[in-house]
Amino acid sequence: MPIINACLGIIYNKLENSVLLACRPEGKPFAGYWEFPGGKLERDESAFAALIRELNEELDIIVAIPNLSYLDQIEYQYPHALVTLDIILVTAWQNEPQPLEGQKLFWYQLDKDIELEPLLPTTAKIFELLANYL
Ligand SMILES: Nc1nc2c([nH]c(=O)n2[C@H]2C[C@H](O)[C@@H](COP(=O)(O)OP(=O)(O)OP(=O)(O)O)O2)c(=O)[nH]1
Repeated sequence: MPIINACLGIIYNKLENSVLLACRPEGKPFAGYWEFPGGKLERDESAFAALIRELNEELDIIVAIPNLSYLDQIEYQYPHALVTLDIILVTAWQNEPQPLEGQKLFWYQLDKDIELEPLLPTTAKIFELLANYL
């Protein structure tokens, strides 16, 4: 069974108590599902380096290491692969996030009960986990 190592950013607007979600674009597996921005680690790439690269490629934002905190790692078994996800909190960034890959973006307010569907299975799991950190 292949293993995929990926990272994702919890892009947190403390004032609004919201986190940025992205809808997976057409052409990717699970198109239309809401996820946290991020992507696969390249060979020999650290989780922080991968996240900085992915957020720049997908959202045009620039993040610096002092504004990143490593929160946790989760694993999820998909039919085709075991995915490990490094979950990284992003507390400051430069530029307004832009949907550079045609993905929809949504600032999800943590204290409001807004229905957003469908979620990747990991998105629901990560929301539960965030209650410990935010
Ligand atoms: N970005 C992201 N990926 C997630 C989440 N949950 C989850 O299981 N994944 C999985 C899906 C993929 O197997 C992997 C990341 O894949 P991706 O397709 O977004 O990565 P990528 O941009 O590097 O992909 P690619 O187009 O280069 O193939 O992590 C999540 O919340 N965010």
